[in-house]
Amino acid sequence: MKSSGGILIVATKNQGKVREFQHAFAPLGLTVKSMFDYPDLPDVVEDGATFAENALKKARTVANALGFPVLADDSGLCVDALEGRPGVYSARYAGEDAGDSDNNLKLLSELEELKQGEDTGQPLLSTARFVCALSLYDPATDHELTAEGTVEGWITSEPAGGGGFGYDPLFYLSDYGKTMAELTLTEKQLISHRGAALRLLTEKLSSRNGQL
Ligand SMILES: O=c1nc[nH]c2c1ncn2[C@H]1C[C@H](O)[C@@H](COP(=O)(O)OP(=O)(O)OP(=O)(O)O)O1
Ligand SMILES: [Mg+2]
Repeated sequence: MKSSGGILIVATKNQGKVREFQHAFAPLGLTVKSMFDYPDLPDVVEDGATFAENALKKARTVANALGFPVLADDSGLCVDALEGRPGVYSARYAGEDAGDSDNNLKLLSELEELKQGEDTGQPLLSTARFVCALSLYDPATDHELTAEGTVEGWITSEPAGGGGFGYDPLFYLSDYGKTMAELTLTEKQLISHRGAALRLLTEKLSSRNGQL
């Protein structure tokens, strides 16, 4: 595989993801670059039906534009009481230009509405899972490798924690008695959907002797 020389390009415009990938790859001596470092890249329309389709589309579009292998992440939150929504629409749940806090507010209001005013005094509103699909694509060979990871938890009506990004303050991990936003980067990597997907991708790559 043509190497970009100690640099790993991740096709993302999400600073929270960039931080997590930097933390994961720094011990391997890799510097992570993102779409913020390449301002002229084309926008990727995330219109796939699955996380894996979207991850591959992001990796392929950016890799073809740059001429280097690229990693991409498509991820989201699937809430059982909402029959799996917002799913692949997680980033634009509250609208095209929605930010994390808009999306979190919309999630809480939709779940509170489902309870139809009944107050159970119970902060845990629904079971849920985070899903992450990672795709690595090499434009020189047209080869790709995709891996998916998940983590199970609960949506809490009591947001907590200042770490992480996205829905992390609302994602309660009952085994830890904390939300995802209360974990350090190292702890999050150990249990998160992204950490699980990264470990699987690394295993797949090493079983192919590093050959994509
Ligand atoms: O670990 C996570 N902790 C909390 N929330 C998370 C996580 N992982 C994904 N999420 C949420 C954020 C966003 O609402 C959506 C991802 O959408 P997704 O399109 O993959 O990412 P994005 O648009 O923010 O950046 P980009 O597409 O440039 O990589 O799921
Ligand atoms: Mg996106």
